[in-house]
Amino acid sequence: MNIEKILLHRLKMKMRTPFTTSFGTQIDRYVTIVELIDENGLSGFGECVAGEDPLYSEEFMDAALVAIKKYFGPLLIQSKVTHPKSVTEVFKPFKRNMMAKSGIETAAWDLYAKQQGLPLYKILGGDKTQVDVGISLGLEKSDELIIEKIREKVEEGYKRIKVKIKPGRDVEMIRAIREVFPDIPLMADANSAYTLDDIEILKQLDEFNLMMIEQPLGSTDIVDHAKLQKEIHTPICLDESIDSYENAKAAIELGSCKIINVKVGRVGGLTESIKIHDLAKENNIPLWCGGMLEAGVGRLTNIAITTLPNFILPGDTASSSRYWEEDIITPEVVAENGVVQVSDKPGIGAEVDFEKMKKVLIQTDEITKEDALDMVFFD
Ligand SMILES: O=C(O)CCC(=O)C1=CC=C[C@@H](O)[C@@H]1C(=O)O
Ligand SMILES: [Mg+2]
Repeated sequence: MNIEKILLHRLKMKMRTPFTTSFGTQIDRYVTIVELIDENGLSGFGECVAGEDPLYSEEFMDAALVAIKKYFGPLLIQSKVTHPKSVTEVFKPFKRNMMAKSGIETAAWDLYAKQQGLPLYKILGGDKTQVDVGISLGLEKSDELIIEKIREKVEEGYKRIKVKIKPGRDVEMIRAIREVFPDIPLMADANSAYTLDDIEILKQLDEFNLMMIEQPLGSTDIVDHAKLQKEIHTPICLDESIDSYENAKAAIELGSCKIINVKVGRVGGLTESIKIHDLAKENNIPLWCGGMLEAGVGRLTNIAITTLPNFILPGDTASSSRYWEEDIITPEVVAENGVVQVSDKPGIGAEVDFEKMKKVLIQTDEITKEDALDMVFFD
């Protein structure tokens, strides 16, 4: 793919509204955009979705940046790969660091698609020209406030509403929501806030006809989730626990979930996402694409993977304007009546707008071919 240079654009973007989960509140989103530049000056873009702090998983942005600069960037330049599907293999000797790997692996897919003059979704094997989207709403201080937010988003046409829950803000909050909206497609995400000791609370949620409950138990667990799924009717969807094809396979075999939320960053990139997609399809496990509060680049990558056939349920690829006053891409992602049109332009399907990006840029780091070729990894 002839990569000459890698730029890491570090951004600080202010969220339009703070986003609260069982583990904390996000006000500013630190984003890293990975830009791979080839010998003809063509650029491919990927987004590293690690959080500022290791709260969702063990990864965090400062560490991901070091990992890209010290290992994955130079390795990719040295590797001389001809197709992005080989990038995961190149990175394999270095363990985990999925979000760091994904930031650069997704950029390689975008660059390759642009080199071929084709849209990324077609290169990935997708065939949808539009995708259904839902919305993920953070915890609010009162039931009235969350009900008001849901009303607004239902009116905007989102095809599925996800609310966050945590101990003390669960059964009664969902009951209050269901009294006002008895029929909307509704789901709850606990971000690992419960244990099997809370089984009676989790059983009570069966009353509310939820589409699924996402990651109720430990963030790396699949064993207790299998026990829980036997005790509740609501389908369990795993998020945090699925970080590879191997543990997706183990979770399916154990019966730990009936649905999987695929996050491209969490599983190390698009190649691993496709492997999980194919496995889930064979096993009749429906998928949806989760979000990590991405800026436009990550959002477009998510839309591309959602065009694969087993992404059956609406994803978290809401409009750019749900998150940002101004996104860094032109045109921005727009969901109309809960549907996003998939762009047919080469690569991710929109331009990174450097004028807009400049307004939120903290710093750009560079990895040159010369520096990369000087580095020795395996003696
Ligand atoms: O809209 C989105 O991008 C999804 C937001 C969302 O639900 C999440 C973002 C980041 C970390 C988690 O809290 C989380 C999730 O668990 O799905
Ligand atoms: Mg989740």
